[in-house]
Amino acid sequence: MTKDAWGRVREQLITRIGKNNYTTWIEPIRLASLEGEVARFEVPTTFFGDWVSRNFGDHIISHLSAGDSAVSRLEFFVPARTRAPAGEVAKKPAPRAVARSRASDEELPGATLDARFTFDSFVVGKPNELAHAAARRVAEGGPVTFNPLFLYGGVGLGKTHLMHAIAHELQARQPELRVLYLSAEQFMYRFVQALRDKQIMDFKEMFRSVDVLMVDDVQFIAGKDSTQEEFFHTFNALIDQNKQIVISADRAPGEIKDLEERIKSRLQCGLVVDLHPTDYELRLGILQQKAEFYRTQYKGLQIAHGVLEFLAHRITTNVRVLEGALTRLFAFASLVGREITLDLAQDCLADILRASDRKLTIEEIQRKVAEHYNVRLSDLIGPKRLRTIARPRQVAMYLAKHLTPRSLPEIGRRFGGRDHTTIMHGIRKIEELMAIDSQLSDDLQLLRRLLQG
Ligand SMILES: Nc1ncnc2c1ncn2[C@@H]1O[C@H](COP(=O)(O)OP(=O)(O)OP(=O)(O)O)[C@@H](O)[C@H]1O
Repeated sequence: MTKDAWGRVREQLITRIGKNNYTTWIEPIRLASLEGEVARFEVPTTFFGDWVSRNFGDHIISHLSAGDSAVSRLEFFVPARTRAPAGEVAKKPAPRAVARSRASDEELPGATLDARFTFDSFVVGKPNELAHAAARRVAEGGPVTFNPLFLYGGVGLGKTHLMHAIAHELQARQPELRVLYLSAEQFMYRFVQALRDKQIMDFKEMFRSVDVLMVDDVQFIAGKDSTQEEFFHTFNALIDQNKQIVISADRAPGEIKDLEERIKSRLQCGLVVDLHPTDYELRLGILQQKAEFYRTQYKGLQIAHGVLEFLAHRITTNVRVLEGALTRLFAFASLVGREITLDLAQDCLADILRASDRKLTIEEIQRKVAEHYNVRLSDLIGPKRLRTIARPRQVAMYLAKHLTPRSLPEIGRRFGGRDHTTIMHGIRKIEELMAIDSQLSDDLQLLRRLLQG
């Protein structure tokens, strides 16, 4: 077997794994060497190599081993020139570079896009429908209707997925657009590097030349004064030029501590949308979609009725954990060659299921109560004493005491640094009112039900 024979193997792989998989995963890799039983491949990113190894490694080995050579191991490496600089690990590395060039072919210093994060693979449900609709609107291009689009929500709820989907869609519709997606951490890294290399003007020019800027996890720059300052100027310059900006964070602009007020107010100028925690239907929808994908990967693997429903019911933390559970389940079942049954799921996922046993946080309670009474989360936590806010606040304090193991001083800290005696007073007030106010006790029942799933 010579390196030339790799060409023949590639052709065989097309029929074996399908054209789509071939184009996405095999075409971009290069056989660098074939020594003894080891074949070494050059890949664009580490993630890419892992994926190819996990999903197509066996096929590659069996095709490479046909004839007179016996390949038993594959190695994947990222050539030095494409490796991300130290300290700049893209949050979700992936096969396609986001940075698209104009005629000049000049590269933008963006993070890589995950090819799997598209609108097609995003499952829409009640908790994320508004965020999805807004993202779709931005992805259509055309006149900017809201700027910036600010997406926020807890861990693993699909913010990055939606941002990548916007970038993919924009690139497909308008390949000439300069779309730059990067994390706030990368923004800071670039900025510091530009300062160090005395290339700050190039930095400014480059960021001001994009058509669409997307910055993920903006809370990262809170408290980092010079980076905030630079971000603010970049932001203003792009808004002034009517260029679209999309930002994500783990909380609403007003709630990001140590973020300058002027930035907060700028971020609030456009459309601020929340990705709510998943509900049962959304989790089931996501599981069904992923299971469909795995069924094609692991041909012949059966999944018993009720397993997905069981997982959707039990794993409520976030979508990343849910996906991880399903991946592990399919891999395990295919290894042991068994159907995926409820028993198998319980055995194989015992640790995940244990960890997912509902642990309610004070923040979840505050969000739910604020939503229920239609008040702002920042007001619920803040100092306002208006009855319309004070009462929901006391309800949230009461629920925090009854539904979490937190102590009164801990609860006080989460309610804007209030003293534990204030919390105690709030809880007592609700206990007294519940006995005479049926509306309030109905509210509490409903909230308990919603929060405890
Ligand atoms: N509605 C959805 N449909 C399909 N997949 C989803 C959905 N929401 C999240 N996911 C998947 O869950 C995983 C985590 O999502 P993502 O990375 O976008 O979360 P995030 O909100 O950016 O979280 P973090 O704050 O941790 O960065 C991804 O693999 C993503 O594809």
